[in-house]
Order: sequence, then C-alpha cells, then structure tokens
Amino acid sequence: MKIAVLPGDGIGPEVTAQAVKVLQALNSDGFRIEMEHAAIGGAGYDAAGDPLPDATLKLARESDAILLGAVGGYQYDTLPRPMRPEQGLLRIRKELNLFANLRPATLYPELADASTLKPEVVAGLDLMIVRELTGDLYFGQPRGIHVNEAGEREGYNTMRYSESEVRRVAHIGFQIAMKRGKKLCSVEKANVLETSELWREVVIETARQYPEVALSHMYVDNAAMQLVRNPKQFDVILTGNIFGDILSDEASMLTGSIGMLGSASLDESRKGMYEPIHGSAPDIAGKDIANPLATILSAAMMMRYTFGHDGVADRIENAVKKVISQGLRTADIYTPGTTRVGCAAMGDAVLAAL
Ligand SMILES: NC(=O)C1=CN([C@@H]2O[C@H](COP(=O)(O)OP(=O)(O)OC[C@H]3O[C@@H](n4cnc5c(N)ncnc54)[C@H](O)[C@@H]3O)[C@@H](O)[C@H]2O)C=CC1
Ligand SMILES: CC(C)CC(=O)C(=O)O
Ligand SMILES: [Mg+2]
Repeated sequence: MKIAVLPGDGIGPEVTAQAVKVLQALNSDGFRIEMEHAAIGGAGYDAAGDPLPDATLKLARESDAILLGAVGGYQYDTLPRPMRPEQGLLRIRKELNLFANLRPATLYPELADASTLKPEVVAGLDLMIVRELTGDLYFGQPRGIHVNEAGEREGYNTMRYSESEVRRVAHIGFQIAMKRGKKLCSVEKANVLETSELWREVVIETARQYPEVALSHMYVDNAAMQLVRNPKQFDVILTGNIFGDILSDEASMLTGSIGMLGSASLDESRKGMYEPIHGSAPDIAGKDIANPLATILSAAMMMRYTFGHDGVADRIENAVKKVISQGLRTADIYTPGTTRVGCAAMGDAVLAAL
C-alpha cells in the first residue's frame, strides 16, 4: 500500500502525524505500508512557490491513496488567488477526479453530552453526506472581480453542473444508500436555481435504477434547519459541492465537534484522498490541542474504501471507540468528568488501544 502523506498547514501536520502513527503500527501486523510525505497548500507555496507543487501531484498520482491534513493560513490570504493554499486543495481534487466526497456523521454515545443538541435528539445518529467535490461554484467559469459598467467592482462566480457530473455522484449516493437504510435525501435549491433544477431532474432519472431506495428532495435552507431540528430523519444526504461543504460542518457539531468527522474523496476506481473535514484551524495550531480523531477515522476510511480491508478499518474505529469509552477527550469534546488530553496523547492512546 503506497500512501502519499500531505500534512499541509496549521494543525494539519499535528493531526496527520497521529494518523501516520496508527498506519505505521499496521506494518507490525504483516502489512506493507509505504508512506511518503510531500508539501501542499501554504507549505507547498513556501517550499516551491506553488500550493500544489509538481512533485506533490506526481507522488499523489503514483500512490494508491492520499492522506491529507488541512491547508490554509492567514499569512496566505493576500496572495493572488491561484497561489493560495485552498487552490492547491481544489486542484488536487480536480486533477485526480475525486468527485465523490463521503462525510459520515456518527455519534459516539459517550459524546452525546458534547453535542450541541439534546442527547435524545442525537442518540444513535448515523448519517452519510455524499457531497459532489469537483464542480459547482468552486470550479465554475467565469469567475473573478472586475469593474462593471457602473464603474464599481463586482465579484462573480458561476454555479455550474453538467448532467454527467450529477449522474455519477448520484450513482454513488444511491449505491451507498442501498448498503445502508435505503433512504436518500437530495438537497438543492431547485426553487430558485437552474443548476439545482437540473440536479433534481438527473437525480430522479438516476433513481429509476434504484427502485428500492426511498428518494426525497429538500431545499438546502430547510435541510440546514432540519439537521438541527431532527437530524435522525436523514440517512444519506446527496448534495452539491458548496451545500455539502456547509451542511457537513453543521452536521459535525451534532457529533460533538468538527474534529470528529473524517472523509473519503473518491474517483471512479478505488483511489482516494482521505482527510478530516475541518480546516487548518490557525487559532489552535502549534498548541497540541487539536483533535486528531477525524484524521485517524479518515485513515480507517482509507483501509475500507481504497484497500478493501474492512477488518482493519473496524479495528481502527474500535480503537477510537475504546479511547472515548476510557474517557479521554481533547479540548473540543471535553465535558466535566472526563480526562483532557492533547493531540499527540490522543494519538498515542488510539495506538495503544489498537
Ligand atoms: N480541507 C481544508 O484544508 C480546509 C481548509 N480550510 C482553511 O482553514 C483555515 C481556517 O478556516 P476556518 O474557517 O477557521 O475553519 P477550521 O475548520 O480550520 O476551524 C473552524 C473552528 O473549528 C476548530 N477546529 C477545527 N478543527 C479542529 C480540530 N481538529 N480540533 C479542534 N478544533 C478544531 C478551529 O479551532 C476553529 O475554531 C482557512 O485558511 C481555510 O481556508 C477550511 C476548511 C477546510
Ligand atoms: C478550503 C476549501 C477548499 C475546502 C473545504 O472547506 C472543505 O472541503 O470542506
Ligand atoms: Mg469545509
């Protein structure tokens, strides 16, 4: 198993190091995992003047899977847009055709007190957000800031989806729904957006191949509200790039913290990039207080989706369950009566449990 490790910026290197420890430990079980590190984001810009250096993209292409931390930092916010860390992330997703982003929001029962919702509203929460990742507002052309006819600056982006882009991610959503609760809610804004109108039509067409899946549609504003009113009404949520970005951050808090949600970004084959859903968290970077569990859980998803080692994925997930049941908590999920630990200590505890 050849894995490219791209730690990135801010807390990225801190959380990635914990997942690397866990993956390395598997080698003593007879696996052959080779990991090679490369720079991306601000680290890529600093090292090579490019948020996605050629050498990093080459390594990513040659690897079976990629483990990514996070990118971004205040010091890069004034660079020309193509040089910014976030563009490096968008480019690697596009270059590798990683169009399907799976973001599971699962509540560990012991973390019910850390959820922003009442324990009875989130008990047993287990939902999967399937977010399209290589289209929509983040990639649509034209985009820019120009001076308009009235002589004032005007910013514009283009929300755009082709039917084949919608269809391929819809298939992934339905296939996942078939393996779960056979219920899929497609989230868009078809009442006002043509992009969403097409999205809904294509999802309805695709659904004909999955007659066992109960399909529903919801406007994104309502979905944002329903997620905090009654999140357990959802099983699989299928949505576009920007709506999925926002709704998954919201869903993470139902599980206690954004530091709990891992993700898989997949292409048509089994190749994938695995990363926590959070960003580089510059406000807590370098303090050894970030929660590494989202990244460790992303490594478990890698074992499941790219390498097909479901048993290993289960073991990593069970190790995470164990440290939580032992009462170990990073600051973001700390509640009275539990034991507060740092990022590296949490990684060590998962390793010990593994
Ligand atoms: N996938 C990526 O690489 C992403 C990168 N970003 C970038 O990250 C930078 C910061 O963006 P923000 O909007 O602040 O989002 P963020 O996700 O980095 O942080 C939001 C809040 O959540 C907290 N947080 C995030 N991850 C945590 C963890 N593992 N443990 C404990 N607390 C955690 C942070 O301390 C912060 O208060 C920006 O440059 C942004 O562009 C943002 C989102 C995703
Ligand atoms: C920084 C963005 C490009 C990514 C993001 O917020 C995400 O994928 O969740
Ligand atoms: Mg995001």
